Amino acid sequence: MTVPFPDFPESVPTAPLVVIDYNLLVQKDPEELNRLFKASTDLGFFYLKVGAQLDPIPIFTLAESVFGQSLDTKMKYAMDGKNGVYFGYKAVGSTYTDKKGTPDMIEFWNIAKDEILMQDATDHPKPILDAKEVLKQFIIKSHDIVLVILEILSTKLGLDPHALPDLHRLTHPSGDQLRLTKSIICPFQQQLSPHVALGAHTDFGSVTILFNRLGGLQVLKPDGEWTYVRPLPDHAIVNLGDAMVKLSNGLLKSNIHRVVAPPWLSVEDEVVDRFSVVYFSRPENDVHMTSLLGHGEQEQDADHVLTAQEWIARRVKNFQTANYKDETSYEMRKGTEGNRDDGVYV
Ligand SMILES: O=C(O)CCC(=O)C(=O)O
Ligand SMILES: [Fe+2]
Repeated sequence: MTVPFPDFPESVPTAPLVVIDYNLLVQKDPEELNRLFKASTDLGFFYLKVGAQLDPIPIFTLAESVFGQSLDTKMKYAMDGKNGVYFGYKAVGSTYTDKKGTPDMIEFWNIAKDEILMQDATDHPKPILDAKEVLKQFIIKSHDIVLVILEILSTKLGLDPHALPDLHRLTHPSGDQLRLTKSIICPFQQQLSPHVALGAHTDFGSVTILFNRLGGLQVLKPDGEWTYVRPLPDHAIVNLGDAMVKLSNGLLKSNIHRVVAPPWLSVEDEVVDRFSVVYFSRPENDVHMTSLLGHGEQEQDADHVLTAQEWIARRVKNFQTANYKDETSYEMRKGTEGNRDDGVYV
């Protein structure tokens, strides 16, 4: 697929994310390691220059055929989000984007790392089964990158270098998933205020590696302003999730973000299909979501510390349109961003 990277209008401010070079991280370049730690404790979002080492193009191509199946076929694989299950197909509108319970405008397909790597992955539609080897290679490489980042973060936090990697072993059961997303962006929707495809959220897990081509991802700056993240060729957009906040007792940051219409879209444009390819790493299922640095919740109330698996299920349930009751539902779906002022939420 040859989707170009569109030009963003000069007038649109974009997030000044730090660019980290993956090769320099592998070489343990001291300056690059410092820059990674600063980005992780600052906004929790950065670009990672990966070049051909992690090529999302075959996965974008797969996403087209996966979402091109009939809705009936896709619904055969519908995830049971109401009960906290987060693998399989998520139809448009099944989660909500704001306090009022407005439905999302995005489809997902969450593919479990464990199924692709460790078992005969039979419970998938043909396009996914046919691409199993490509998926496997992409997942393994993404996970490698995550482990490199986690080792650096462990060291910088003053922990054993293996402390975080040991909670994210490739072959141990976890909620890790490769997510394909598709949203249909219509020009007129841009004029709504604003068209929100995926509502404001923090990621649940550890390190997220994201590729999108068209833009539309926004991060919430500390001053409460939303700012677009411009996709760059050869670069992934990487962000940290709530598990990193919990495990580091708040030193590492998991920022609020959302997906809206890309800023370059004008009313004359045709409707566009927006795809993204996202690898979510999460702590192994039985890891407790509490600080490795001491002074965490565990010391205060060990019985109430959730495992990573419980944390994901709780958050997934609270995001479902089917579980939405009123504004208090929106409060309950929050992750570690709860310490922010209420005013900044959409
Ligand atoms: O599609 C994107 O650009 C971001 C998707 C995202 O934030 C998510 O799936 O958690
Ligand atoms: Fe996200």
